[in-house]
Amino acid sequence: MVDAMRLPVTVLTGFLGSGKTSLLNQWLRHPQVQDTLVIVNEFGEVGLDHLLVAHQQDQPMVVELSNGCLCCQLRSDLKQTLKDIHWRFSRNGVRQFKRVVIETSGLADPVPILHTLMTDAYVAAAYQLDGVVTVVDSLLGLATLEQHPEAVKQVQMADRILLSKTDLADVDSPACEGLHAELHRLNAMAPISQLDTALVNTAGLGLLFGIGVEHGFPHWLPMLAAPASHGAEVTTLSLELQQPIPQVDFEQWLALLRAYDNPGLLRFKGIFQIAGEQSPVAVHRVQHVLHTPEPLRDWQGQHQRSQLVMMTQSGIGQEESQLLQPLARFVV
Ligand SMILES: Nc1nc2c(ncn2[C@@H]2O[C@H](COP(=O)(O)OP(=O)(O)OP(=O)(O)O)[C@@H](O)[C@H]2O)c(=O)[nH]1
Repeated sequence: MVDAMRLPVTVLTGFLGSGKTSLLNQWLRHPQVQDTLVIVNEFGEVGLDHLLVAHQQDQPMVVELSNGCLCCQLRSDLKQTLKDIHWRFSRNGVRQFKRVVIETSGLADPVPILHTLMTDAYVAAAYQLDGVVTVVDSLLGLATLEQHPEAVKQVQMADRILLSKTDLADVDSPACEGLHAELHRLNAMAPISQLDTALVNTAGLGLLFGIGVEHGFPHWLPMLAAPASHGAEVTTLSLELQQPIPQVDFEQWLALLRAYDNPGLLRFKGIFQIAGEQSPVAVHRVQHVLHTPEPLRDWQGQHQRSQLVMMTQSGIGQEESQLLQPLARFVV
């Protein structure tokens, strides 16, 4: 039975660059879910996801929690946010949202987040956990599970597993079959769905919402007692460019980013201001894969400056500096 007094919360997780924000953006376009408030958490000092989510909606309800993981440094911030949003997002005393999605950072352990939702007296009285949805990259998922314990935990805690980037991977290949087997080994309880575009529609909304896990006995309940676990240290570097970049310099630098072969680079994301262009362009590299740059609709009221975030496992050394060097003249 749904408790109408408590707002449903979906925890959307998945490793760095797996496709959480892209998925959310597609679903938030549906009229049925426009009354969703999104809390986005980013590991780096500067968060870009609130801009990437917001650019899809006319009246975005997005709260950004950056510079740490919700599972450790920002736990009390999450509690406070869940308390504040009731009045922050009210108009004439009427709350403007009916459900909440928490998009975790790609490095988050979902356990402490669930702990906060289910054990803090105020939070548990006002919210009910709808379910944990974990996005797994079809192309990089298997290697990521081998190398990153955070990704394993995210899969183990899932009530639903959604496979992204099925357009980039051969879903019948042994690698994809291996990924399916590994996901099943780690979590036999969570149904696995391939996220082709057919599912990201109204019928597919049930993959993200209405899971109702708290009304049953979540298979991960015994794991709530486990301490938060992070794998290897990750260094983040954020950069803001003061000057717009001419198209030709942008293309040249993109070629450098495409060719860069340091496996220590886990994630790069940037929103670029191109000289002479009104709208920004988003650039994503996930491990060694550079995705096609995406033009965004607008700047959502933000100052129009390029912002970049880089996450590495090898620190920021000479190689990383060389990669960023061509952008240096646009910093001042
Ligand atoms: N071709 C293709 N690209 C995708 C798909 N899903 C996501 N991407 C691309 O993958 C890149 C990363 O996607 P995001 O949605 O930013 O991933 P994320 O999980 O939110 O990333 P973090 O917040 O850094 O953890 C972007 O360039 C997306 O356009 C997909 O199904 N197919």
